[in-house]
Amino acid sequence: MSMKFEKTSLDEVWLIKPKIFEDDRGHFLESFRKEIFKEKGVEYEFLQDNISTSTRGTIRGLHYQISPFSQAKLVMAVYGEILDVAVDIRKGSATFGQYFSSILNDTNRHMMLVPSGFAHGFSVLSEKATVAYKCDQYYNKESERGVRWNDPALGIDWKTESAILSEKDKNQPLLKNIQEKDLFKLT
Ligand SMILES: Cc1cn([C@H]2C[C@H](O)[C@@H](COP(=O)(O)OP(=O)(O)O[C@H]3O[C@@H](C)C(=O)[C@@H](O)[C@H]3O)O2)c(=O)[nH]c1=O
Repeated sequence: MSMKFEKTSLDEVWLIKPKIFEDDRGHFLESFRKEIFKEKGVEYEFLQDNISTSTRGTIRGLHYQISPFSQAKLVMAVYGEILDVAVDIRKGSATFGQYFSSILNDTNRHMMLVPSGFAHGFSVLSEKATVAYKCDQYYNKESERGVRWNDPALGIDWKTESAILSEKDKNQPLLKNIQEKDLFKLT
């Protein structure tokens, strides 16, 4: 098995730990293998790959797209270190409003699978970090939504002293002010 799938405190959010092969040159790993994800019942057809680079103290998020452009994301830090965060925003879920966070870096090579129904964000803990993620739906500007990174109802510990944010992210709504039509429903 070239990667280990670990359940998290949030149903459907997975922490994936690839097998790392080290030698004198450095290391090698398989970062995605469709058949292994399928064995775990995690079947996505990824349509878009994204890369962003950010400086220490940057927080990107919390972001999601609403239906029919909702996205599952497979996230990894190809360079540097981030705290990756997923928040359950599925109305009717036992863990609605709860978050799971984990450190992803270029040494542990851990990945987070953030399914549709969750808002996603990360903070940058190293001088610079390059994050790459696969998405199973295309970017659609009109479907973009967000939740405020420092919403007290979420109480996320971003493990950073500063918060470098986009203008958009400074003004995201609190979870309690988001209309039901702009969230997900657990059926
Ligand atoms: C996300 C995205 C942005 N863009 C453009 C829009 C904008 O001009 C520029 C920067 O976009 P943003 O400020 O939204 O980038 P960013 O804040 O990095 O947004 C990303 O944050 C992380 C946490 C996620 O989970 C992603 O899904 C995505 O929302 O790139 C695309 O063309 N395609 C895309 O898929």
